[in-house]
Amino acid sequence: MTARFIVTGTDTGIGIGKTVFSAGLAGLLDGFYGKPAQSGLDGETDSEVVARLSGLPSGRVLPEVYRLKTPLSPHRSAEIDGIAIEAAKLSLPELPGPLIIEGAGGLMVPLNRQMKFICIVRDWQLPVILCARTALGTINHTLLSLEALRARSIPLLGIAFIGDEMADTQRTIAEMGRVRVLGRLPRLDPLTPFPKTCERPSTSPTSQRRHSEPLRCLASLYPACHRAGSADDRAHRRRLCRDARRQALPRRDLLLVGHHYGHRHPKIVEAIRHATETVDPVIFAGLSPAGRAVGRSAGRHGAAGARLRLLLRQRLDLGRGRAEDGARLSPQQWLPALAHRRDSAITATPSAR
Ligand SMILES: Nc1ncnc2c1ncn2[C@@H]1O[C@H](COP(=O)(O)OP(=O)(O)OP(=O)(O)O)[C@@H](O)[C@H]1O
Ligand SMILES: C[C@H](N)[C@@H](CCCCCC(=O)O)NC(=O)O
Ligand SMILES: [Mg+2]
Repeated sequence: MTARFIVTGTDTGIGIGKTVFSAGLAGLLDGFYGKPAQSGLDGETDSEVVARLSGLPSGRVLPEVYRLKTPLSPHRSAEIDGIAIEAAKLSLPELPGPLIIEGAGGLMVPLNRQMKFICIVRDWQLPVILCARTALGTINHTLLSLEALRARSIPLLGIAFIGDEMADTQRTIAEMGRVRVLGRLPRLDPLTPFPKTCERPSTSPTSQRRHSEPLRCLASLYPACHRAGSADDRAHRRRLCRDARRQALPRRDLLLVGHHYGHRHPKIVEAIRHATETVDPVIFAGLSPAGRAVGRSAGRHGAAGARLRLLLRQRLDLGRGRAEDGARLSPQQWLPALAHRRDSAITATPSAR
């Protein structure tokens, strides 16, 4: 199976540029492009723009599953056309090359009255590239979109900025959003087709200088995209999928060690150790010296260590709010439960659905 990516954005239309970016990326990867639901058929559709700008041979731009006439949110546009958008029809094709899938608008856009685009993205479990403009207002939109992705354990490849350089804005998003920046596509004037890539772009800064400006910006995506298609990342996605399913289970199947179980009293360390051996999954939801002590010692003991490291990795994907929810319980409440009951659970809120 080759790499597949979701290109989404913090918003729609002018100022984001998901379609322009997707054209560059699909061309760069010599891949395929698909827009499952297109709302608005006057003028060029997104697929037609990609066909024009990407330089890809015909046949690499897939037909849209839903072509809706009115340029509105897809759920409304579908209603106007008398069509119901169904999740089952939005399955992903297996193709002989990388596939870029573009969503309509942002993550929370409804596809029908029950289902948002992000629900489909969560089911697909493909790495997301979040396009964010660099102009004023983007910090808020981008951090909110990141929270929504993380709350659902959706794998994120990184952010692609679009627009003129705004150094502090980009840095603030990278730092506060704890997110990898893949690159920045500037405003291209004129907006002409991306240059054809006869060979793969180099990632070395010296060779990159030989690339034209748009290609240079996209070149930084190239290694990240290739890693995302590798076996490692597929295994990571499978784990995320499994963990997301488990988080949705009833409370007693999940232990959440909150960030305030922090002091390293031997009894607390022992209780956490005991719990991690009997309850699976355990999520360390905050910086806990006690949790770290357990993690370190388990790391020296084979299989348990591997499990714990995985769980510690998941900690990074949890939003702060949920860590705090878990931490509302005091050690007095949960220590006795841990000490005496197999499969006891100290609670977390179920993952966002
Ligand atoms: N990098 C860019 N350089 C120049 N113009 C751009 C760039 N990105 C976007 N634009 C302009 O903004 C318009 C909207 O961009 P685009 O269609 O890519 O947005 P979108 O995020 O895909 O919107 P939608 O949610 O409707 O799919 C483009 O038609 C183009 O005129
Ligand atoms: C009409 C737009 N261009 C776009 C749909 C954007 C929906 C935005 C809904 C919203 O957030 O209010 N359609 C599309 O990408 O096919
Ligand atoms: Mg678009």
